[in-house]
Amino acid sequence: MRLCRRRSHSTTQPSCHTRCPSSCASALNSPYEEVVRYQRHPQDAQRLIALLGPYGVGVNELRRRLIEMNPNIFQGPIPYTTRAPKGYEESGREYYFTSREIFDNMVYNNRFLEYGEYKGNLYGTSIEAVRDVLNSGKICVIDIEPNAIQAVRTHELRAYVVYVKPPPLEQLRETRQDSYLITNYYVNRPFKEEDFQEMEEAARKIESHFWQFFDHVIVNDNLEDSCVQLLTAMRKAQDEPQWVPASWIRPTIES
Ligand SMILES: Nc1ncnc2c1ncn2[C@@H]1O[C@H](COP(=O)(O)OP(=O)(O)OP(=O)(O)O)[C@@H](O)[C@H]1O
Repeated sequence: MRLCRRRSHSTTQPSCHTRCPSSCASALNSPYEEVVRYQRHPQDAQRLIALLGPYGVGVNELRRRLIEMNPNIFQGPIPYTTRAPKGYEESGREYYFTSREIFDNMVYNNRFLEYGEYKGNLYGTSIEAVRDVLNSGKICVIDIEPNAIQAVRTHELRAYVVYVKPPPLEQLRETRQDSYLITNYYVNRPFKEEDFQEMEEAARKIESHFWQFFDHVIVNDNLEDSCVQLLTAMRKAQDEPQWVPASWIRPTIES
């Protein structure tokens, strides 16, 4: 999905699509939303955790570390793909391998939160795969495009949205000195000054459009500190009362 999204941004052809429920456009355009205080009941499913941020800020690094350090608590959904499995891959483990026909059918039936095309193959995160993780009792952690926020802010998924924000430029340069950026071509390369500028610009745009939907913001300066902050936020999301859209508690047809 990450590479599909990058391609979307580097070409004029959209190759990454997000599900947009009927309430999506109105929620984005409306400055107000009725909210209520919500305390998750221990018997309720865990809330979905959705991480987002500008490219290269560290969303996947944080998500990966969170899951690797606590595999019994956190898990990502298994994505679908139309590409052929590699020798060591098994359907239902790394991916659900499926035909293009079935994938198209799933798109038609609105079963993906996000899907996109990369090098001629389709990739997607299905709502069922997220549901499977939540039903297993684990906390499902996904990374999303900002445009997918409305698709996860639903009565069922009750996403807790964490925005990963870049630190000021000076700290970005300092902390990313030895880090590598994943590019479209499977080649990792050191960060350049223009990457930092682009990250800042993207962050400004995301914040101006979506700030009202963020439940928590992490400034990803020192990586270890950010991991600790993320873990603390995860506990709060599940165990402490949070403001949520009133429609989640009194669901309507649209939610
Ligand atoms: N706080 C940090 N300090 C130093 N390096 C970091 C920090 N956070 C992330 N990185 C490094 O920056 C690089 C990009 O991070 P990551 O791949 O997680 O970005 P991303 O936000 O998921 O973007 P993309 O989806 O485009 O890859 C990785 O090499 C990662 O290890």
